[in-house]
Amino acid sequence: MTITGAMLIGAESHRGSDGAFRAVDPATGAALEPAFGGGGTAEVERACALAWVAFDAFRETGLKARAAFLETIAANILELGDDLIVRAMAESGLPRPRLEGERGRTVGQLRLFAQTVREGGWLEARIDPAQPERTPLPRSDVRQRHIPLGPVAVFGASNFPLAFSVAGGDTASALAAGCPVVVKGHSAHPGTSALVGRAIRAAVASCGLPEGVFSLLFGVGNPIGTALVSDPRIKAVGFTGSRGGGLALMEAAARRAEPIPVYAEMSSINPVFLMPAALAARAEALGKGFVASLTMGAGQFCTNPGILLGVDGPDLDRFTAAAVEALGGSAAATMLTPGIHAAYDSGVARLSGSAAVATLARGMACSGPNQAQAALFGTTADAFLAEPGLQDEVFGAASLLIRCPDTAAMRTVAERLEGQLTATVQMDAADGGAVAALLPTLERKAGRILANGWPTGVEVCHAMVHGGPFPATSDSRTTSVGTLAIRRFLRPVCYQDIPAALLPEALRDGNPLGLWRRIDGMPGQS
Ligand SMILES: NC(=O)c1ccc[n+]([C@@H]2O[C@H](COP(=O)([O-])OP(=O)(O)OC[C@H]3O[C@@H](n4cnc5c(N)ncnc54)[C@H](O)[C@@H]3O)[C@@H](O)[C@H]2O)c1
Ligand SMILES: O=CCCC(=O)C(=O)O
Repeated sequence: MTITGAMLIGAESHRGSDGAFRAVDPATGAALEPAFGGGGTAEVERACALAWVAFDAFRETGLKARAAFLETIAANILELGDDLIVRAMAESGLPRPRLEGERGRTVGQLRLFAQTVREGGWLEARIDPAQPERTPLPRSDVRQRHIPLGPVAVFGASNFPLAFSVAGGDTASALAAGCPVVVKGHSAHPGTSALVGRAIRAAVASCGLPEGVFSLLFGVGNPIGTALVSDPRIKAVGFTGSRGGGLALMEAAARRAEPIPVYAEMSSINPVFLMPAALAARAEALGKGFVASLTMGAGQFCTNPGILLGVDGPDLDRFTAAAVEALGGSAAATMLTPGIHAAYDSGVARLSGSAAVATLARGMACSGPNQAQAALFGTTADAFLAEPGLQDEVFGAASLLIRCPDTAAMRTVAERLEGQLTATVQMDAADGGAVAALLPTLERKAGRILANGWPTGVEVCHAMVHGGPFPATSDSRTTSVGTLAIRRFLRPVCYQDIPAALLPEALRDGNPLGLWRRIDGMPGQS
């Protein structure tokens, strides 16, 4: 399939005239064809107008029809075949197996949302039947369902060009909720974005949906993203990227005459707590496992283990020796973009330049452009507590080992951490008491708590939480991965004494959709 450099605005392919840009192959530094025309306010205006026109029809599509739409997108993405993988490899520097796996995750995610839509529990239908005889006052007939918020702006993430980009979790969950989507594609992978965008557009057409259900915009610099978030027809935002970018979009959303929710996933250093009995039992295996998680995908995972905490002593020394050996043998890896590579190098320079930090190990030397050497640093709990900047995220394969005098000091450090996507404990049975004491802190700090695993590699499932307190995300009440992500784009509406013929199907007597509903507080299928 030829990539033309055009945006997709509803059914139309439109070449922007507000500047031009090309993707760069980070492995060679070469610019890739074709040039993409950047969009501006005119394109934002057109995409949002179409999305608004599409909204009322799209939000009332039947559950089966909407599920079939999501499944058609999945099938169309698979039909792109190797063209998609080859282009994504060239634009991201990520290897084939990783991208094939990510395509599987993307397609699986769309299919999981299709199942969720069909099952209908997300409508959260509730019926409190009228009680005309109640004294002293009768009760009205009160019913509730959830409806979609309206058109959603989605910002494709650089680090997952498929699973967190044009047809990623934000788009899948917004479409599942019944929200049209306008994507601002990431400039690092415009060709990949265009291919996936065309798969979605074809699904919109073949499923007979209004063209404005999906648009894909590109742009040079920040103005297009700000314009999109500021458009009054956009009612929510999904974002994965930098803390600065997420904060800027939150500010733009708050400045609107009608402020809207921004679901931004931004910055996390994902602490790993190496508990004493676990270290005593398997320090070497933990050291190797840690380095495998740290260096996966050149460390460009928001779940990357960026700090480790352990009690100072011989077992932590054994862990450190194993990690130093594994990291020293890890090959340098190509990062996603020259900008991300430069940010990594400056983060590593900041850590290695700190008087409170020792460099414990560096990975193998670089042999090509935009490659990064993994890095392991060490410090003490006291130094970490004294220098708040040591908890700033270094996006890439760099981590900081904090030596603590005892498990109480590990808890003290945990209390000082910012909000996190994940917190991991490596523990054995004898660590149970210390972990029990740590857990309340971890629950306050993180969206997901793991035992004896590594934080990278998020399962897309019903119980997943990929979220957490600020700055991990802008809204800790939700998740951007897993089926609960649909909730971000819904709101409850209550229908009081509305005549039966005017009620939405989900709330009608006799339960024509066969939904799980709560009648007078009791769950069931009536
Ligand atoms: N934690 C994570 O999951 C994660 C993921 C990717 C990148 N990052 C961090 O972000 C850095 C830059 O990478 P990136 O390009 O992927 O992220 P980014 O935040 O710079 O950009 C993401 C998207 O947001 C838009 N954007 C950014 N700032 C904006 C602003 N002020 N106004 C309007 N739109 C704006 C960009 O155009 C892009 O489409 C990395 O070096 C890394 O530190 C973090
Ligand atoms: O980069 C953010 C997402 C990380 C993820 O999905 C994973 O670890 O699998």
